[in-house]
Amino acid sequence: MIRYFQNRYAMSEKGAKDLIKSIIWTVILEISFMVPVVLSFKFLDEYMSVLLNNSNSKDSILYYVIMSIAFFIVMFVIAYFQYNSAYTKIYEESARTRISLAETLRKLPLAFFGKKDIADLSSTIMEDATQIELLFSHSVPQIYASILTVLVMGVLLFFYNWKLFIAVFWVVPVAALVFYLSRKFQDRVQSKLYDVKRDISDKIQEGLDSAHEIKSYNREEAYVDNLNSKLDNYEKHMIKGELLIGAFINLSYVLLKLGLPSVIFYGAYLLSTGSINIFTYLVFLVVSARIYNPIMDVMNNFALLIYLNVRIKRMKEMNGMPRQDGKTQFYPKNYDIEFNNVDFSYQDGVQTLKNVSFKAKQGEVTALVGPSGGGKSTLAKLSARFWDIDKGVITLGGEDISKVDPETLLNNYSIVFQDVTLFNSSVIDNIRIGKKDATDEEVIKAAKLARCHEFINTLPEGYDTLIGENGEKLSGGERQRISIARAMLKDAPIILLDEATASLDTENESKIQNALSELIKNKTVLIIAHRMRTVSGADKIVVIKDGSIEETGTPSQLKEQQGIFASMVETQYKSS
Ligand SMILES: Nc1ncnc2c1ncn2[C@@H]1O[C@H](COP(=O)(O)OP(=O)(O)OP(=O)(O)O)[C@@H](O)[C@H]1O
Repeated sequence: MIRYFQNRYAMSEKGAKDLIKSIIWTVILEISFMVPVVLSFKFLDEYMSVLLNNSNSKDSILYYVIMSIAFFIVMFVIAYFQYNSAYTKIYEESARTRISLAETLRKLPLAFFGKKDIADLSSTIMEDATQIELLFSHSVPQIYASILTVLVMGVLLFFYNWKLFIAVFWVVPVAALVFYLSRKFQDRVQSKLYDVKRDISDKIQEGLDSAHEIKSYNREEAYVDNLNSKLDNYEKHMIKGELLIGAFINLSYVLLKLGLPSVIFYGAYLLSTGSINIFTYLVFLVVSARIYNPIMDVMNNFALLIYLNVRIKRMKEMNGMPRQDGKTQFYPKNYDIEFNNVDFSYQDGVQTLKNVSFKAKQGEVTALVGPSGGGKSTLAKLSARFWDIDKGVITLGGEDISKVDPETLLNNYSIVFQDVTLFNSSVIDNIRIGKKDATDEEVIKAAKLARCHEFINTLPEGYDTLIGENGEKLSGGERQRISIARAMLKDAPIILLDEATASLDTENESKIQNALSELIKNKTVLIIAHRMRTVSGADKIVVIKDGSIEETGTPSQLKEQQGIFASMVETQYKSS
């Protein structure tokens, strides 16, 4: 039972146990609501007989008053436990779910966090988890409890009078059948609606991320038109979904309501033939006026359960994403990076890297060159386990990096990529990301080495200046130098550089080249560069084209070979 709930609703063991408790308390509460009706009947029955027999029995009334007070207290206690189990415990479970999702996020491959996925992931953690929390506190225990209550009442009524039991309950399977038939259909509608909604979140996120581009290319109108059409589509699906689900629910309600006239007419008939007495007739009338409410509750909440299914499916999907684990103690004997017959693809069927083998030695600069889209960045990212590969092995100091915890592994890397991410905080904090416990002096030293110090001093508040969302107040070259300063500060044994000096002017570039040559001494350096001047001092060149390695060797060897590298060098010198 606990396992069932765990699997069904992607819950922890504690969460499943709490849910079961909550259901039991809700059943007790529902049944306890019926007790006052029974008590009133009993009271009326006895009181009437007192009146009819003309006997004077005040004790009897006192007895009922005491019973009522006692029962009131019992109901209060039951309601307290029910509330506690349905709300407090469910919120605790919800907190656990969020923590576990966040933990999954921490373990996802780094490169997983593409723009699209961020909107999707944050909506799963915040929105989906909130919806699930609401459904679990308000609806799920209620549904199970209502089903159990109706079952218990059904059994009692069946043994009381089976003929009237049929009059009360014949409508239930008919209404349930309508629901069952519509279920698959509703599932599809909800799934579609959810996809359309995610599509809109992605579009909005994309708009926020590329606001500059949209404005500078005059694409605002096109963007808004596109978003509007997506919103219209959402509205269309929403209305269609609501109308259809509403129609099914109402049809089931109407069918259920036929139960009451059945009891009235059939009961009256049985009464007239003397098969039942007036008391039985009244009991069934009262019960049939009440019993359809929990059944309607179930039906009402059933649509919500379908909605919940879609969200839980998404949650399970996220839990099932490829987590990256590994050992947290990692002391390689050296920092050579080696690729052995590596295959990799971002999507099934599109192979990005094919049978790649090469070695980037410690103390050497290995330059990755080749035509755009050939796979250079992918290769650099794989060397830091941004993704896990499909075939082959990548080693660091002879150890397979797929067996090492990504966070532990990354301690050994300083990465300077083209797309620098800066945070809306001070310059000093942005550089300190390289080494959290660095002193101000260390930060300034790194900034000087990366040729940042001069421009930082010209900012209004120097190192304490806030640099805006993703460093919008800085130029491209300044942003890149900040990211180089971070790498300098981190001073890790492996350096990954992706066109690190691309947006620098010649003067700054040569200054940074000098600083970089200091930084990379005795380190493993993997550099991606389009400009041949940048790689002429490399120890080794690896030429990648269409995901395969075409040439490897020293710059002079490759120039002699007269292959791709030689022609790239020639083309660039001609054009410059
Ligand atoms: N996150 C991703 N998801 C799917 N495909 C990707 C992803 N990143 C890159 N690709 C694809 O993988 C191939 C190699 O891309 P990669 O960025 O590694 O090439 P590159 O040689 O570094 O190119 P460039 O010199 O233009 O930066 C390209 O076809 C690219 O479209």
